[in-house]
Amino acid sequence: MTLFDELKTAAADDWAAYTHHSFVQQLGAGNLPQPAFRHYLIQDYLFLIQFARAYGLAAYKGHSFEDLAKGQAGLQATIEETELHVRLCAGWGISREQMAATAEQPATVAYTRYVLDTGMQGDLLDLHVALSPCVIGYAEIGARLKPALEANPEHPYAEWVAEYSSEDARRLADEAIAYIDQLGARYLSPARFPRLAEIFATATRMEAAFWQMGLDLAAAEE
Ligand SMILES: Cc1ncc(CO)c(N)n1
Repeated sequence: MTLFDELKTAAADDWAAYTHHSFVQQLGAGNLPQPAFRHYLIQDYLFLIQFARAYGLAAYKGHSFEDLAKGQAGLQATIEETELHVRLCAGWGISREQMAATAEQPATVAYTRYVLDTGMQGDLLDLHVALSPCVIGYAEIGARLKPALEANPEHPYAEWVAEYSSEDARRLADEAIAYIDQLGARYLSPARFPRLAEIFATATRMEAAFWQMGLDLAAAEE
């Protein structure tokens, strides 16, 4: 069992609430109201700025060129991920500048600053565990939603599902899983597991809150 699987098993209920959140179910079914998706996507753009910083922090905390390269690769992938956000928002007439000027929601601030603070306080293992529900969870969700895409060529969220079910997304997730194992071999002692499990469960709950924010912002406009 990988360390990631151990963490996921320890946080099974939180993981299910995140990956099977009502936002995700509606997204997959194609009946998620567009305002909910739009609010989510703009907040996610702001989220990714902070996540890119967290990968920069991971590079800073590195001890070898391999660690530095992992941080750099995460930062690079995060910057590239925003092309999806910019493209989809452009389709609705929302510019990059408008996205950047949008106020961060509490759920966005809470999740991103939690990850950054955890990384500042802890070591590379703490930081990569805090980052892991993001990259690995989205690849898991993408893989699960992919068949819905094949069943419906007109799927309204096809581009989003395609992004997170891509081979690139799977590869990044597999690399994150392997790297966490590697960091575990370097730093983990049995006494540390409860703290790591707490970080993982907290970040996972923040992911669920992030989906909920999309639904709540759309509901508040009705
Ligand atoms: C909130 C959130 N979690 C994970 C990902 C995947 O990178 C994302 N873009 N946004």
